[in-house]
Amino acid sequence: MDNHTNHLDEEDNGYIKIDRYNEGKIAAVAHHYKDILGQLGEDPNREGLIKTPERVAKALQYLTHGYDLNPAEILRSAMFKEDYSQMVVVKDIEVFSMCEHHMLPFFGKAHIAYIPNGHIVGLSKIPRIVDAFARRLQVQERLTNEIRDCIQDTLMPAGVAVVIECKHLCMAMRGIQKQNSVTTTSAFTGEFAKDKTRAEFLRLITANLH
Ligand SMILES: Nc1nc2c(ncn2[C@@H]2O[C@H](COP(=O)(O)OP(=O)(O)OP(=O)(O)O)[C@@H](O)[C@H]2O)c(=O)[nH]1
Ligand SMILES: [Zn+2]
Repeated sequence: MDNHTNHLDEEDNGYIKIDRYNEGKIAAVAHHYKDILGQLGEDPNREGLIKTPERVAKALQYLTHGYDLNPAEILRSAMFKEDYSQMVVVKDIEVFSMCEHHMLPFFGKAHIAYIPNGHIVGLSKIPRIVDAFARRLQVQERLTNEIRDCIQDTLMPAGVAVVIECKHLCMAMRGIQKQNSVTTTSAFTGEFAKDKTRAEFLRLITANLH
């Protein structure tokens, strides 16, 4: 966090106000993008492109704003002592991230479960930490492990399960150009090492209960 403290205003509970842009950084990134437009054979001064470098800079800052979030702090801000020890599953959480190799989007869904061990967490905090890790330059495997580790190390539940399924635009609109391939990654701790517990989680995320 230290090298980002000037980036955006931080609040006490790990959140930042993402509507406030760091003007110095936006100007610097925009300057490079004006150059890039020229390198791509465009006229950066034509009407439609005048504001494009600044728009791209703001978009990129938004798409990577996870660097300015503290996911563990987000979880800690809503942990409650509770005597509930059944699996809690939050499924179909939208994921939007950017692959670190091509800086192209990958997107899909995350399904997350934990088994409480004295504490539960505010439900909205699970998708919040997904965003905090996804809104960075990522690979899907690391994203999966970071979410698992954050929940395990902060909430210290009896087990955590994370399954993420995503389409990668770097595989769809360029390169191998496969439009329909979906990549699934998973990470488990504790109780989810047991076949029976893991099977229940997989059944719950594939069941059509609603
Ligand atoms: N494991 C993993 N690989 C990813 C992810 N996102 C993109 N990639 C891959 O990163 C790899 C980078 O490989 P390189 O050979 O260096 O890059 P490239 O020449 O652009 O490769 P192609 O995409 O095959 O054209 C590619 O195989 C991508 O499909 C991810 O989240 N996880
Ligand atoms: Zn890629």
